[in-house]
Amino acid sequence: MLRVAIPNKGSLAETSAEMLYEAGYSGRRDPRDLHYADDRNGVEFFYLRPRDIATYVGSGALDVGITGRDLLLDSHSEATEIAELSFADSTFRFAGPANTFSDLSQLQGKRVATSYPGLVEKFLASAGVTANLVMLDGAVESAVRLGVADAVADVVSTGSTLRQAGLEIFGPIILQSTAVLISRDPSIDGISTLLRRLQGVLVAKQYVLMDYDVPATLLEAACLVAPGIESPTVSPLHDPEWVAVRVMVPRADRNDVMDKLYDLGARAILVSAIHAARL
Ligand SMILES: Nc1ncnc2c1ncn2[C@@H]1O[C@H](COP(=O)(O)OP(=O)(O)OP(=O)(O)O)[C@@H](O)[C@H]1O
Ligand SMILES: O=P(O)(O)OC[C@H]1O[C@H](OP(=O)(O)OP(=O)(O)O)[C@H](O)[C@@H]1O
Ligand SMILES: [Mg+2]
Repeated sequence: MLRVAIPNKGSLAETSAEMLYEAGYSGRRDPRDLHYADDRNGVEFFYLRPRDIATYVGSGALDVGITGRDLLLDSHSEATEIAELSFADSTFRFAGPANTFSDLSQLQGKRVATSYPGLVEKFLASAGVTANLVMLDGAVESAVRLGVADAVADVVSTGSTLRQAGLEIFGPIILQSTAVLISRDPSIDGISTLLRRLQGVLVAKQYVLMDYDVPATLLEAACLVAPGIESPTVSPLHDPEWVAVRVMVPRADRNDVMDKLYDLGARAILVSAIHAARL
């Protein structure tokens, strides 16, 4: 059985479970269960704190896991990233009271609160800055107001937590993070199937199918607007002067592509969802 670590709580947990479900795996029914065996798919799931997943997978105790890139890099794990899963996107930034810091070098000798000391230490060392790290478990943004730190280094998504705490980001981006699949040995039996299934879910989320009819004389121009992944499928229509085309289009571009195809002369442009895919 392939032994898979998945987040039991926090920002990564719900989407991880949803992606695995979409990929055809079954999972725990009780949110307090820490282990579930999906015998039909030959996979065992271990529900763990996201921060600990790099440790379990890096030690080889578990074969593969889902965690955040920031958590992986904060750990001293031997696991490496084998795929981006494109959710829980965030940036990791320094922030301080408004109009106080403008440059990283101003952190020299200052107290910086964070839950990611490994990540921050490495970044500051590479910039030649020595600061005193204050290790906190969470709600790091409150550390400045409460007087235990001069600045923070934390996960930023919308920025609203920082704003509410009266903080402003400064200095370079420490890291762009996203959910990732990690392993110490990607050649382990079963990982490639899991990866292909998860990639199928990503394709289904990120692409739509577009069908349209176009005069045969405009086919080449239409294929330039929407070239698809390999090449569009072209089928004859009863009217020999027209053809039907089917092509995959990035979901985010679908309206723009429909407008361009319509302006070009395509008609009956239809968009439908992809439920599963293997590319
Ligand atoms: N607001 C957010 N938006 C997007 N991603 C986030 C957000 N907060 C945390 N993450 C990401 O989730 C992962 C953190 O896992 P963690 O368990 O700390 O989640 P959490 O949501 O902060 O949970 P907790 O409730 O324990 O604080 C990291 O990869 C981090 O970048
Ligand atoms: O930029 P925003 O959209 O406001 O999101 C960022 C905040 O979300 C996370 O906090 P979480 O809710 O996980 O609490 P925590 O600080 O206790 O981990 C993260 O640690 C930031 O504090
Ligand atoms: Mg958190």
